[in-house]
Amino acid sequence: MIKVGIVGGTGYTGVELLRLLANHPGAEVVAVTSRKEAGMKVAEMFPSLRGRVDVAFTTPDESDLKQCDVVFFATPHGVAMAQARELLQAGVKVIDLAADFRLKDPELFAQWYAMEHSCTDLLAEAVYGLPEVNREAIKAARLIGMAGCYPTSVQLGLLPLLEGGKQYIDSQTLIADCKSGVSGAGRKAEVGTLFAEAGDNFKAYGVKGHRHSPEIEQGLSTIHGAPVKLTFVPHLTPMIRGIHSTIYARIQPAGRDVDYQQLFEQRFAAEPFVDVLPAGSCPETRSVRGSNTARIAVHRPDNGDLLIILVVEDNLVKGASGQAVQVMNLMFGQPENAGLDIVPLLP
Ligand SMILES: NC(=O)C1=CN([C@@H]2O[C@H](COP(=O)(O)OP(=O)(O)OC[C@H]3O[C@@H](n4cnc5c(N)ncnc54)[C@H](OP(=O)(O)O)[C@@H]3O)[C@@H](O)[C@H]2O)C=CC1
Ligand SMILES: CC(=O)N[C@@H](CCC(=O)OP(=O)(O)O)C(=O)O
Repeated sequence: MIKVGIVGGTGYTGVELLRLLANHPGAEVVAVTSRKEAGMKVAEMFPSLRGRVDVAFTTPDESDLKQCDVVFFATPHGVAMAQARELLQAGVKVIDLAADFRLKDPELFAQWYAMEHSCTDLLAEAVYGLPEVNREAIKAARLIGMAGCYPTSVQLGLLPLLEGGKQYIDSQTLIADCKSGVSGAGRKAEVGTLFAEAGDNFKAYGVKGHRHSPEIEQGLSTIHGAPVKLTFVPHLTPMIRGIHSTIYARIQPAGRDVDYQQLFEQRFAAEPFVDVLPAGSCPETRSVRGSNTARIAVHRPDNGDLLIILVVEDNLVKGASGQAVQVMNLMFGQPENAGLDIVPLLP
């Protein structure tokens, strides 16, 4: 059994890890932390876990965490980088759901996250947690910076078009128009995610710049092997879970004769958590609710020069905790879908 610790067990991604791991045949949660709720039984706070999770929240004390084989940080940015080194030295693998180990350039991190990076020597070692891109490196890693929620959807949508230096599309004029449910903002109280503010409403945010832009560009540039430029505009929608990304790409001369439906189907045929829909489809966020699957459709209106890629995922599952469990499975030689064989919830 893999002994698991979760720092930040009262947040949305933390409780989603608890839900998924409760069904995992090869992992057992032995430590869950919360500074505010230390001492309270997990199932008292989350009755959906009664009979499934029998531990209490503890303070984020390293002595408990050092007993684990792996520790997930489901915490705000900046927490994991303060504790990662000690845990790694104790032989514990670390999976950070925040952004501490995503950006390779510490100056870029300081610019977008308004804090200095306190653990720059570990940045080179950290592996980016996106299995469809980095599966082999993840298997060998001891420190993972999980891909962000929007970045997962955008990188999956563009992967078949850019990887290996393909010149099918213009890599300098990409546009990702993305929408997220309010759970993407976390469980803490904020006016913008109050029911009366976010319900029956729809708005863009971060148009001047969002911290996911440098992450997506870094990821896509690595995939492509050359710098990629992308305009990213996130929106808040009155849903609880779900991300819908609409991605626009201009076809280049080298891409005029490509069968894009076939390209996407072939690229993802062996991927357990990416489903390419039949030609002409429009994926719905509710078709992935609660599951680790991303569904993708690729459109080329009037056989013209514009490609439109639609990607849906559950931000808390493929966009966060489910993908983190997928990564843990790879790191510990478990079946990749262990604990993740979930039929999405309808309605
Ligand atoms: N929500 C989403 O869709 C996604 C979130 N993420 C990332 O995952 C991380 C967690 O997000 P989310 O679950 O939404 O956040 P929440 O705000 O819902 O939860 C944060 C958790 O962290 C704990 N915490 C806060 N500060 C500290 C600290 N200094 N030290 C230790 N624990 C702390 C909180 O508990 P307590 O204060 O009691 O200790 C709480 O359990 C974030 O970095 C986020 O960017 C990534 C992908 C998607
Ligand atoms: C709706 C909403 O507010 N979404 C968050 C992104 C979700 C998140 O927590 O970001 P990471 O994936 O980088 O961890 C935001 O835009 O800041």
